[in-house]
Amino acid sequence: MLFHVRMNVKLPASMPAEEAARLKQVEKEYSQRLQREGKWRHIWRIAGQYANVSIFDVDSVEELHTLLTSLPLFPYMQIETMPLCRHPSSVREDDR
Ligand SMILES: O=C(O)CC1=CCC(=O)O1
Repeated sequence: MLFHVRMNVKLPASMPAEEAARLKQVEKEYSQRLQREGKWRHIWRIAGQYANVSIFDVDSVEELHTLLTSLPLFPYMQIETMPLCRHPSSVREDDR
Protein backbone atom coordinates (compact mmCIF):
# COMPACT_ATOMS: atom_id res chain seq x y z
CA MET A 1 0.00 0.00 0.00
CA LEU A 2 1.37 3.36 -1.03
CA PHE A 3 0.86 6.58 0.90
CA HIS A 4 1.81 10.15 0.13
CA VAL A 5 2.89 11.73 3.41
CA ARG A 6 3.62 15.37 4.09
CA MET A 7 5.56 16.22 7.24
CA ASN A 8 5.85 19.78 8.52
CA VAL A 9 8.43 20.12 11.28
CA LYS A 10 8.29 22.81 13.96
CA LEU A 11 10.89 22.60 16.70
CA PRO A 12 10.24 24.80 19.74
CA ALA A 13 12.42 27.91 19.80
CA SER A 14 13.28 26.98 23.40
CA MET A 15 14.86 23.64 22.40
CA PRO A 16 18.65 23.72 22.97
CA ALA A 17 20.66 23.50 19.71
CA GLU A 18 22.42 20.30 20.88
CA GLU A 19 19.09 18.55 21.50
CA ALA A 20 17.78 19.65 18.09
CA ALA A 21 20.95 18.37 16.40
CA ARG A 22 20.69 15.04 18.26
CA LEU A 23 17.04 14.56 17.32
CA LYS A 24 17.76 15.35 13.65
CA GLN A 25 20.60 12.81 13.59
CA VAL A 26 18.42 10.05 15.12
CA GLU A 27 15.63 10.97 12.70
CA LYS A 28 18.04 10.67 9.77
CA GLU A 29 19.23 7.23 10.86
CA TYR A 30 15.63 6.01 11.35
CA SER A 31 14.59 7.38 7.95
CA GLN A 32 17.58 5.92 6.13
CA ARG A 33 16.99 2.49 7.68
CA LEU A 34 13.37 2.51 6.47
CA GLN A 35 14.51 3.70 3.03
CA ARG A 36 16.99 0.81 2.77
CA GLU A 37 14.23 -1.59 3.85
CA GLY A 38 11.97 -0.26 1.06
CA LYS A 39 9.30 1.05 3.45
CA TRP A 40 10.13 4.72 2.82
CA ARG A 41 10.35 4.86 -0.97
CA HIS A 42 10.96 8.56 -1.52
CA ILE A 43 11.71 11.67 0.48
CA TRP A 44 11.82 15.17 -0.96
CA ARG A 45 12.42 18.51 0.73
CA ILE A 46 9.72 21.08 0.02
CA ALA A 47 11.76 24.02 -1.20
CA GLY A 48 11.86 26.89 1.26
CA GLN A 49 10.09 25.00 4.07
CA TYR A 50 11.15 22.79 6.98
CA ALA A 51 8.90 20.10 5.50
CA ASN A 52 9.09 17.05 3.30
CA VAL A 53 6.94 15.01 0.95
CA SER A 54 7.48 11.29 1.20
CA ILE A 55 6.12 8.08 -0.30
CA PHE A 56 5.70 5.11 2.04
CA ASP A 57 5.16 1.52 0.91
CA VAL A 58 3.63 -0.41 3.80
CA ASP A 59 1.54 -3.53 4.38
CA SER A 60 -1.27 -1.82 6.29
CA VAL A 61 -2.59 1.49 7.61
CA GLU A 62 -1.62 0.27 11.06
CA GLU A 63 2.00 -0.19 9.94
CA LEU A 64 2.06 3.34 8.51
CA HIS A 65 0.69 4.69 11.79
CA THR A 66 3.35 2.84 13.78
CA LEU A 67 6.19 4.03 11.52
CA LEU A 68 5.03 7.65 11.63
CA THR A 69 4.34 7.80 15.35
CA SER A 70 7.79 6.26 15.98
CA LEU A 71 9.57 9.11 14.18
CA PRO A 72 11.93 10.79 16.66
CA LEU A 73 10.62 14.19 15.48
CA PHE A 74 6.97 13.04 15.65
CA PRO A 75 6.13 15.22 18.71
CA TYR A 76 7.21 18.25 16.67
CA MET A 77 5.52 17.36 13.39
CA GLN A 78 2.22 18.00 11.71
CA ILE A 79 1.60 15.05 9.38
CA GLU A 80 -0.87 14.62 6.55
CA THR A 81 -1.35 11.27 4.81
CA MET A 82 -3.00 10.39 1.50
CA PRO A 83 -3.63 6.82 0.33
CA LEU A 84 -2.55 6.19 -3.27
CA CYS A 85 -3.57 3.65 -5.86
CA ARG A 86 -2.36 2.92 -9.36
CA HIS A 87 -3.40 5.37 -12.06
CA PRO A 88 -4.78 3.59 -15.15
CA SER A 89 -2.47 5.66 -17.39
CA SER A 90 0.71 4.87 -15.48
CA VAL A 91 3.51 3.27 -17.52
CA ARG A 92 5.41 2.25 -14.37
CA GLU A 93 4.90 -1.38 -13.49
CA ASP A 94 5.98 -0.85 -9.86
CA ASP A 95 3.34 1.86 -9.18
CA ARG A 96 1.25 -0.24 -6.84
O1 LIG B 1 13.81 17.21 7.81
C1 LIG B 1 12.70 16.66 7.70
O2 LIG B 1 11.96 16.84 6.74
C2 LIG B 1 12.27 15.65 8.74
C3 LIG B 1 12.82 14.35 8.42
C4 LIG B 1 12.16 13.22 8.14
C5 LIG B 1 13.14 12.17 7.90
C6 LIG B 1 14.38 12.89 8.06
O3 LIG B 1 15.52 12.43 7.96
O4 LIG B 1 14.15 14.20 8.37
